[in-house]
Amino acid sequence: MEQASLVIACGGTGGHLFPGLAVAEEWTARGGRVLLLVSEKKIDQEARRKYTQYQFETIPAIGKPATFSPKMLPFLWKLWRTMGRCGGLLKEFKADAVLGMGGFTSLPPAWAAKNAGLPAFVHDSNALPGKANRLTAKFCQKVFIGWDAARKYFGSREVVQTGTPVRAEMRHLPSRAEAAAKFGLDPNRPTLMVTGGSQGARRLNSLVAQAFTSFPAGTQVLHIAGPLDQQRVEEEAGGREGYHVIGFCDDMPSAYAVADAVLSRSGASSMTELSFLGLPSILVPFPYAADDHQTKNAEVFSTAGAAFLEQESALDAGKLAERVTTLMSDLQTRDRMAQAARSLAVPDAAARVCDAIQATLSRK
Ligand SMILES: CC(=O)N[C@H]1[C@@H](OP(=O)(O)OP(=O)(O)OC[C@H]2O[C@@H](n3ccc(=O)[nH]c3=O)[C@H](O)[C@@H]2O)O[C@H](CO)[C@@H](O)[C@@H]1O
Repeated sequence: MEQASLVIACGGTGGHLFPGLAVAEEWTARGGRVLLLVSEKKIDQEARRKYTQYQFETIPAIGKPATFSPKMLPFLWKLWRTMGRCGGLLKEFKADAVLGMGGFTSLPPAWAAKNAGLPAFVHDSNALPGKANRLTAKFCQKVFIGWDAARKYFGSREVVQTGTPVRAEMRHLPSRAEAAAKFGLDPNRPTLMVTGGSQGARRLNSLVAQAFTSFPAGTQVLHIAGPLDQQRVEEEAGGREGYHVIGFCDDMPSAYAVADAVLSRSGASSMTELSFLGLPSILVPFPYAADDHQTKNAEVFSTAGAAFLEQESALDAGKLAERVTTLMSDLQTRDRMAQAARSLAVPDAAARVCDAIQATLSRK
C-alpha cells in the first residue's frame, strides 16, 4: 500500500482507545501513516506516553448534555470549535481518511473529513449503538460494527460487520506461571479475575469483596478495582489471603492469562477480549450506561451461552457467590462457555477494518 494517511479518533474511554490502537497497529504494519486523536483524559494521555511509536493529538472530550439542558449551548460551541480544529489537523497531517471509534469525540473529525471531501468511517462496538455514532454515521462512507445486533440501527448506510479490533498484545499472553508471579498469585489455584471496564465499578466492587468469603475454597481473586476505587476496595477486602487488588491494570494480557473465569461489566471491548481469549464470564451490566446498552451487549453473550448475565439490581453477595461457585467448580460448564465465547470472536477485526477503508480509498 502506498503511504495512505489515516486519522483515528479514539479518545474518551478504554472502549474506544484500545480498538483504535489495534487498527493503528494494522494500518502501520501495512505501510500506512496514522494520527491518533485522543482526549485530555488520563487513560488517553497515559496511552500517549506508552505508545510512543504513534503520532497523537489531543482534542477535547465532548459529552453531550441532555437536549434541553443549559449546558447545551456551551456544548455546541465546543463542538463547533473542535470541528474547526480537526479540519486544521486533517490538512496538516495530509489525511486520506478518518476513522472514528465511537462517542462524541468521533463526530468533529468525521464532520471535518466530509467538509474536506475525505472519506470518513465510524466503528461501533456495542450491540445497541449510541446516539453519537448514529449521528456520526451520517458523515461516513461506511459503518463498521462489532456485533450483528447493531446493524439494524444504521438504516440505509453501508454497514460492514468487522468485529471489534483487539490490541496485538492480546495475541501473545504470558504463561500462567509468569502472569501469576506478576500479581503475587498462586498459578495452581482457580482464579477469578474481576474488572469493571476502564472506569471501575463501585457497587460491583463491594459485592465481590463481600461475597469472597463464600467462594469455593482455594479460589483466588485478581480484582481490578479501577483507579478511583482501589483504596476503598483494599480497605474492604485487601490483605485477605488469595485476594489481590489493583487500581488500573496496564498489563491486561497478564490479568487474562491467570484467569479461569472473569466477572466483568459488559463494555464491548472487555467482552471482545473475553471472546478473543475464550474466557467464560459473569457479566453485570453498568446500570446507568446510555440506553442500557450494556444489557444489550451482555445479551449477545448470554444468548450464545458464553456468559451468565446478572443485573446489578437483582444481585446481592449471596447470589453472586452462588454464581461464582457454579462457574469455578464446574469445569464442563466453563469449557462450554469458553467455546461459545470463542465462537463469537472475529480475530482479524483490525484487518477487516483496514481492508474496508482501503477498498474505499482505492475507488477514489
Ligand atoms: C460505562 C460505559 O458506558 N462504558 C462504555 C465504554 O467502555 P469502557 O471503556 O468502560 O469499557 P470496555 O469494557 O469497552 O473497555 C475497557 C478496555 O480497557 C481495558 N482495561 C480495562 C481496565 C484496566 O484496568 N485496564 C485496561 O487496560 C480493557 O482491557 C478493555 O480493552 O465504551 C464501550 C465501547 O463503546 C462501551 O461498550 C461501554 O459500555
